[in-house]
Amino acid sequence: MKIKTVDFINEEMILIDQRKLPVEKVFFKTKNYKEGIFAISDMIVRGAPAIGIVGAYTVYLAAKEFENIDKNDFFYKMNLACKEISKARPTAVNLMWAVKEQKKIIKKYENQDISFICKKLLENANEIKKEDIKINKNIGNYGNELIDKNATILTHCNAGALATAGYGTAIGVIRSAHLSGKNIKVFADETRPRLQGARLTAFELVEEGIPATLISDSVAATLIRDKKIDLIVVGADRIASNGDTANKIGTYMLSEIAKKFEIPMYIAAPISTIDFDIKNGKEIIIEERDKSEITHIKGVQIAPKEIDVYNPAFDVTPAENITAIITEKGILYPPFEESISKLMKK
Ligand SMILES: CSC[C@@H](O)[C@@H](O)C(=O)COP(=O)(O)O
Repeated sequence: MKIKTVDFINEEMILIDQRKLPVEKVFFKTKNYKEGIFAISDMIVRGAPAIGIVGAYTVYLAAKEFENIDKNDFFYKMNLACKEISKARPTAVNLMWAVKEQKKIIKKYENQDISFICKKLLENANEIKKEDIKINKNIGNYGNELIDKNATILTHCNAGALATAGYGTAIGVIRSAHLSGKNIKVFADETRPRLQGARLTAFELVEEGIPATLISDSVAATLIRDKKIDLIVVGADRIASNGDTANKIGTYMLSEIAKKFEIPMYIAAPISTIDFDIKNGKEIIIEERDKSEITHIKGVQIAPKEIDVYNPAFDVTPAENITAIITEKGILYPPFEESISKLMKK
């Protein structure tokens, strides 16, 4: 993709404002860690790996802000800042993972000057970003093995370059299949209520020249029943040790339809999306977002103000509905308890 999701130049974090794409290409720039948190919580940046990367840079911005204070105060304030950053969004484990990686750096260099710790935090954030692109390309290559040369693929939400440092996970698989010369076609769900499919996935597919059709979410079942879809590939926000997977709301419904009509349901995600600390999906915190995401479209009210709204941003697809999980280290098949625990030992 031509536009970079996250950049860090001259002490400044630069994000393409994903709330405004594809109509406006506006950049959000900040040197301030509270604004880094805002960028994540307000979804200027979104997508599990991308918010991990921004989380890592935000830890660095916090450290820079506290660079000139007493060392004990620095550790105290950094501890609070890391907690705050981890909580910017609750479901995608990549955010907590990236903050933990930065905390390891603080611990490792605790006896050094604060300026040295800051330098190491920036290096580590840059490394997490660089590594993410390699990871996505590996996911793409493994996933491509599962795609027939004339496949029609359904995807939900945006698990593309915009949700990562570049290339994408689920869209990475699609991109790899396309770039390898396969004659694939894609159906992209618009993905209510934030429309990541319509605004972001459609934008990426058009830019890459991949034949794609945008549909409203409720069309998917009809297409699958009518044998117009060969497989589904989506990303993930958190995968439990047994393979239960949290992803954008609507993924679970797709997985049930995929099971009923016997088409493969693939999850494409980096290993940093696996939460080895939780046994199953019941332990995943599902973010609930503001009611205005449902009652309003682009700021225009469409529902009565008085109506109660339930607006979970994610759902959990049970492991039994998942055909395989595509990671950068290979494809995991059920039983996922076994394949995931083997991966942990690698
Ligand atoms: C590679 S991104 C995978 C997931 O993070 C993606 O599918 C998703 O659900 C994103 O949700 P969002 O609310 O836009 O952050």
